[in-house]
Amino acid sequence: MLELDGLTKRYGDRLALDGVSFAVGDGRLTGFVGGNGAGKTTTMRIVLGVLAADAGAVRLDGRTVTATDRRRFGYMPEERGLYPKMKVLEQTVYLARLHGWSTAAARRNATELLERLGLEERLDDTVESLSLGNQQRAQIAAALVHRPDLLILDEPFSGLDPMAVDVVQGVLADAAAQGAPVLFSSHQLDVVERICDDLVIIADGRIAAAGARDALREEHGTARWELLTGGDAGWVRDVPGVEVVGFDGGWALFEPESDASRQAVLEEAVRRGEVVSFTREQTTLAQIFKEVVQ
Ligand SMILES: Nc1ncnc2c1ncn2[C@@H]1O[C@H](COP(=O)(O)OP(=O)(O)OP(=O)(O)O)[C@@H](O)[C@H]1O
Repeated sequence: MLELDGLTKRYGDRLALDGVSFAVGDGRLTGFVGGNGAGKTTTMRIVLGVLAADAGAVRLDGRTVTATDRRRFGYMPEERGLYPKMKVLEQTVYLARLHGWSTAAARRNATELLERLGLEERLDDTVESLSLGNQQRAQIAAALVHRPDLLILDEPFSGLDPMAVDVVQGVLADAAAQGAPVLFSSHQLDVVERICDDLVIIADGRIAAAGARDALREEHGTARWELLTGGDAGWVRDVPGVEVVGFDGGWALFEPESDASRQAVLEEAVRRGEVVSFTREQTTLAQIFKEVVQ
């Protein structure tokens, strides 16, 4: 488990991180979200050791992270760092070799990963000749080719089409399934919401919320319910103890004042005919984000 404990960082007068603490569990895909300038990149750079914190600690499995531990980390930086004129496969193999892999094993890993990421026809092309989305895939291969024990990725999904998002998600989920803690930042809340196990929300250098995605959804959930029927759902307004907050034909969004009034809506819907669905309103990450960041 990776633990960040009370990280503080100043750039001159600007307090970029103010006591940032959270954990990234083994095998957990952890989404790191926050507005522009909230402190995500600064936090990741401190974990990687490319930036020193003014205070606080980074621990791996209970002890302070060392340079040797960091050699086993995989990092995809915000400023993409591949050599533009080097060929995709050659470069990926080279990076694995730097981490001590034999040429044959590095080549095997690199080829397998690049193929998985959909770059099998671009192996001998230079990085600069690739589209931005394909450069992004190559960058992800570069972060993963040495089979790291832990992954830190700054915006791995930016610029990817929906198919590529799914492929990259699969690659990261596999790394997590091997037991690696995976921390990735993203502004694409819908993507984060779909794929992460855990969530960390940062605002102005402070952690605004952190925990399992489903627990956060539950914690920030509304008390609203949605009914979808085959007919007109206007009658819901007349059910005692129910406030209708949204209505459109057969659909009604309502807030019951008790379990009994909620149940009364369902019973009446069943009595009247076809119930298509009856569910508690799902809280989105965007809603949680707005709530905790304000
Ligand atoms: N080298 C630097 N010198 C001065 N201030 C900096 C430096 N790097 C970052 N900052 C400031 O620190 C704060 C946090 O920046 P950081 O890049 O960590 O945010 P972020 O969450 O990654 O933002 P974004 O989503 O826009 O990439 C911002 O106010 C930023 O302007």
